[in-house]
Amino acid sequence: MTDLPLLRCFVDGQWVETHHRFPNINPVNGQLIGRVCEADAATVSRAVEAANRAAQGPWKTLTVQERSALLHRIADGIEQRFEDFVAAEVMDTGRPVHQARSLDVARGIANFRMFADLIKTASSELYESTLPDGAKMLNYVCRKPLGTIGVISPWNLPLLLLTWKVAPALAMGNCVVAKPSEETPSSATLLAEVIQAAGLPHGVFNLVHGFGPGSAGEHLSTNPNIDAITFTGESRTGSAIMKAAAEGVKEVSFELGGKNAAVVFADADFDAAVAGVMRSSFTNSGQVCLCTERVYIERPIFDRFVEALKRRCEALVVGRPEDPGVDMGPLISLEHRGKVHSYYQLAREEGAAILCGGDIPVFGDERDQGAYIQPTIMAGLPDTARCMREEIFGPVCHVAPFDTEEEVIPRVNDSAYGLAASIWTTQLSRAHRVAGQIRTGIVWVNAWFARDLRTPFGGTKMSGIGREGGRYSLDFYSEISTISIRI
Ligand SMILES: NC(=O)c1ccc[n+]([C@@H]2O[C@H](COP(=O)([O-])OP(=O)(O)OC[C@H]3O[C@@H](n4cnc5c(N)ncnc54)[C@H](O)[C@@H]3O)[C@@H](O)[C@H]2O)c1
Ligand SMILES: O=C/C=C/C=C(\O)C(=O)O
Repeated sequence: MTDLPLLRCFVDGQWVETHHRFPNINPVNGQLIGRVCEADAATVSRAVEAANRAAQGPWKTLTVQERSALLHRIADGIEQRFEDFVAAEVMDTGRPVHQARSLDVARGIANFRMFADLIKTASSELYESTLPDGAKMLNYVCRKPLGTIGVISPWNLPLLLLTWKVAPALAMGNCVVAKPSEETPSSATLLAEVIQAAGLPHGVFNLVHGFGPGSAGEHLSTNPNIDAITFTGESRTGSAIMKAAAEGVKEVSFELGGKNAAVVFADADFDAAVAGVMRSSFTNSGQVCLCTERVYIERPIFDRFVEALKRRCEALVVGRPEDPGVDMGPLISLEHRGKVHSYYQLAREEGAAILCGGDIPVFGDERDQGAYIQPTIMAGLPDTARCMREEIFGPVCHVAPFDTEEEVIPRVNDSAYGLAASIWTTQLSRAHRVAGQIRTGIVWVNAWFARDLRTPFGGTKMSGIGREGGRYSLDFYSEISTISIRI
C-alpha cells in the first residue's frame, strides 16, 4: 500500500505534503491507485500569498514575447511527456486511450500554444478626440494583469479544462492558484511538474488539491486576496462560488451545466446525422457539458432514425481504456454512476420507454467493481419530465419527433440551460434561420464539438456567465484600462 503514488500540492515553487490525504480511485475497477494531499485553509492561503508576491516580482517585468516563449515551453513540456499525460487521464477517468490522446492531451497543448501566439498579435483600440477647448486627446485601451486568478476545474475533461483557463491567465501576466477536481488530480499534478521545469518564477503557478465545501475549493473561492475566479462545473456549484465571490465583488467566469439539444431535419444527411448524434450523446460516456441529452427528429424520418440510432447504441463497445475499438469507458465514480442510474429509474417512473440500455452492465470480471453504465436511449417523455429538464451527465439521450421549425425551436429553448445545440440539415437558409433562434452560447450545424479556440465559448442562463476563447479570454484575464493623453 505504501508504494502507491502520493500526489502533492505545489506552492511557491515547492512540493508540499499535507496531513490530510484522500484516495484516488480507478473507475475501471474501483482500485486504489494513489493518495492525494488535501490542501487545508493555511496551505491555500500560502498559495495565494505566494501568487500575490510573484505578481509583483520578475513575472511582472516579462515582455509579451518572453511570456509567449514560456507558454510555448510549457506546451513543449506537455508534448515531451505526452504519454505520461495520457496515462494520467486514463488512470483517473478510465476513458479510452485514443480519446485521451486525440482530445484531452492534444487540447492541453493547443490551449497553451493558442494563447502564446494570440498575445503576440492581439490588437487594442486607440481613438483621437478633440475637447471643447480644441485640445487634442489620444485615448488608448490597454490590458493590465488582474493579479491572482483562482482556477477551479471539473473532472470530466481534466487537462483540457484546466489548461483552457491556466493558459490565458498566465498569458495575460497573472498568477494562478489552481484547484482541480478531487476525482482527477493526476494530470494537474503533471502540469505543475511541467510548469516547474519550464522555469516560471516561484509562486506564478500554484496547485492545491482538495474538495469543494469545507476544503480547498471553498478556501480558494473565499480567499480575500484573489482577484478573480474562473470556474467550470455544475450550475449549483457556480451559484455557491458566486456567493463567495460576491463578498469581495470578484470578477467571475463560469462554464456550467447544460441540457443540450440536437435537432435533426428530414433533409439532413442521414448517416452523418446518425453518426453526429451518436458522438454528441456518448462521447466520454456522455460526461461532456456539450453532450446531447435531447434529440428532436422531424417526424418523416423519426422511426428510421431512431432504429439506426438504437442499432449504433447497441453496437457501442463499452470496455477498458486499452481495449481495441473501445467506444466508451466507465463513468467517473460509483457516486456519479449512482446519480445517472437513478435518472434511468426516474425515466421509467416518468413513463419513458427504454429503447436501448437502461441499466448497469455485468461483465463477470474486475469491471463489475468499476463505475460502468449502459449507453441508453429513451423515448416517450413529455418535455416537462425531470429527465428532460435536469442535466443527467451520462451516456443517455431522449428521442422525440417534431413537425415544424415553429414547434421545435421553442421546445429546444424551453430549458433552464443554454450552453450548446446542434442542428442537422442540408438546407443552408434553414441552418442560418434556426441557428439564429436557438438560445445557447454555441450552435453547431452538421457538426458537434468542432472548436475554433479563437471564438467565444460559454453558455446563457444556468449554463454560465461570460465567454472565454480568443480575445474574450484576454479580456477576462485582464484589467482593461483606458489611458487618455492631452497632446
Ligand atoms: N460549461 C462547461 O464548459 C463545462 C465543462 C465541463 C463540465 N461542466 C459541468 O461540470 C459538471 C461536472 O463536473 P463536476 O462534477 O466536477 O462539477 P462540480 O461542480 O461538482 O465540481 C467542479 C469543481 O468545483 C469544486 N467545487 C465543488 N463545490 C465547490 C464549492 N462550494 N466551492 C468551491 N469549489 C467547489 C470541485 O472540487 C471541482 O474541482 C457538470 O454539470 C458539467 O455540465 C461544464
Ligand atoms: O465538458 C465541457 C467541455 C468544454 C469544452 C471547452 O471548454 C473547450 O472546448 O474549450
